[in-house]
Amino acid sequence: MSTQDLVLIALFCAVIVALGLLPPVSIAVIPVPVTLQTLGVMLAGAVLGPVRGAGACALVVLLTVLGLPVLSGGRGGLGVIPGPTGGYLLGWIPGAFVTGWLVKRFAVRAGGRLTSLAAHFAACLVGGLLVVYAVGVPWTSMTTGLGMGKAALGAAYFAIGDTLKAAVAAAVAHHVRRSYPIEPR
Ligand SMILES: O=C(O)CCCC[C@@H]1SC[C@@H]2NC(=O)N[C@@H]21
Repeated sequence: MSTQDLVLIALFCAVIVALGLLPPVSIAVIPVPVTLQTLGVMLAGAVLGPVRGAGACALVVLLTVLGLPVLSGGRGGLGVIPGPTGGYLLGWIPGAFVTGWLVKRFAVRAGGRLTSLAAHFAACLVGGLLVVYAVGVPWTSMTTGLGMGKAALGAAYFAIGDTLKAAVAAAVAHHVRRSYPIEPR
């Protein structure tokens, strides 16, 4: 891993934390907020690729468990993990990894110069929604005692906003890559 890799990981960790400055929005169904931080998770995977994207998210998780107020609403601490949002937070790591892997495999050719917007969008949907929800939904169900149906209904609420975030992340990654080819790694 190079110094540039570490700088990019730290930069996208900072982007995710900065997006947490926007206040979380509560939904009625489950005690998990809508947050813009998922946009940063998809951006990290789509722009940086699997290893560095997952690294940026892992750094956010590390700062969280160390007690720093890096999550939306200024939250942090080890207690987040066994709580209702803990699965979603941990799911950001494989979510960014899968987003980046799909971008690397299907969206980018010729060292980053040829890139597909549609493939970036599909990668963000699969990694940023499906993978994150696959960890988050059962975790919320187990930690709250709510049934899987209710936990999944919460995710259905998130899916509307997260699809828009996937579109934004895909457009940004696609355009960044055209003007400044970063090979996904
Ligand atoms: O702040 C936390 O403790 C983690 C928040 C997790 C929020 C999840 S991530 C996927 C889904 N989309 C959202 O906007 N919110 C939830």
